[in-house]
Amino acid sequence: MQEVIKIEQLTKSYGRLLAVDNLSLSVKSGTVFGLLGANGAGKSTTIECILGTKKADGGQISVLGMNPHTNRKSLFEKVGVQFQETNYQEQITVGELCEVTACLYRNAVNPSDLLTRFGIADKQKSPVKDLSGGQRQRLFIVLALIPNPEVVFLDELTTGLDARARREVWQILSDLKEKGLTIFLTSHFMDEVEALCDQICILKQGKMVFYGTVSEAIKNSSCDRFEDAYLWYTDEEGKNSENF
Ligand SMILES: Nc1ncnc2c1ncn2[C@@H]1O[C@H](COP(=O)(O)OP(=O)(O)OP(=O)(O)O)[C@@H](O)[C@H]1O
Repeated sequence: MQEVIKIEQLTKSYGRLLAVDNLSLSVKSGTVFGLLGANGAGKSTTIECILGTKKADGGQISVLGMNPHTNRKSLFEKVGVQFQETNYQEQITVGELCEVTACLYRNAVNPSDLLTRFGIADKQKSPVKDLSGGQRQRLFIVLALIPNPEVVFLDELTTGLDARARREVWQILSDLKEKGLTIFLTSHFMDEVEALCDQICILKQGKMVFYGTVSEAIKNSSCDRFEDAYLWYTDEEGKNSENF
């Protein structure tokens, strides 16, 4: 299976704060990879370094065989990104924002189909600012998928979505994975991670404390449930991370 993302010894500091510490991981084509960790663990910083929007202090990053800094234009066409907040004109509607986004890409898919799949087709004429939190979150996933990307980055995937919408998003992503999409996500919901992720990496203060599958995470901990195992790996005393 082809390697879509490869990170070797990534390091990034902000002043004296080491936000990502010597992180290495790889993501295979057509799989879902979950980057987990408490608030401030270094997930967004890692994603921004992978995307080339932040410059790493050290290490190697390759996405679809390309360097995110030097091949930015080629990667732009093949990578989708879900933003938590986007700058857009005050009065822009959902339909207009989707159209503007689609214009940026050569292989863009029809936004109407995506809006229908994500249950917000009836909002096409609504200003984006009038959407509810969950509707906005779904719109941002739609925007990430408009380029028809080979790999998509979804940061805090379903934060703000109701229970049914979460299940629907999981199903859509599973279908897209079956069609070959590679998905790199962050999430604070362990049921979501269990439902979607083939491989996970747990970060604690910028350092990897677990890398493998969900079942391996449970097996290598002293817990029976994944959420308990996750908390065990990320505990504050540091007593469980000595093996990594
Ligand atoms: N631009 C910045 N300048 C200084 N410190 C920063 C900056 N961006 C992030 N940090 C710090 O780096 C650390 C990692 O932050 P990061 O946003 O990567 O964490 P995260 O795992 O994505 O957190 P969350 O789950 O809250 O989104 C945190 O301690 C944060 O305060």
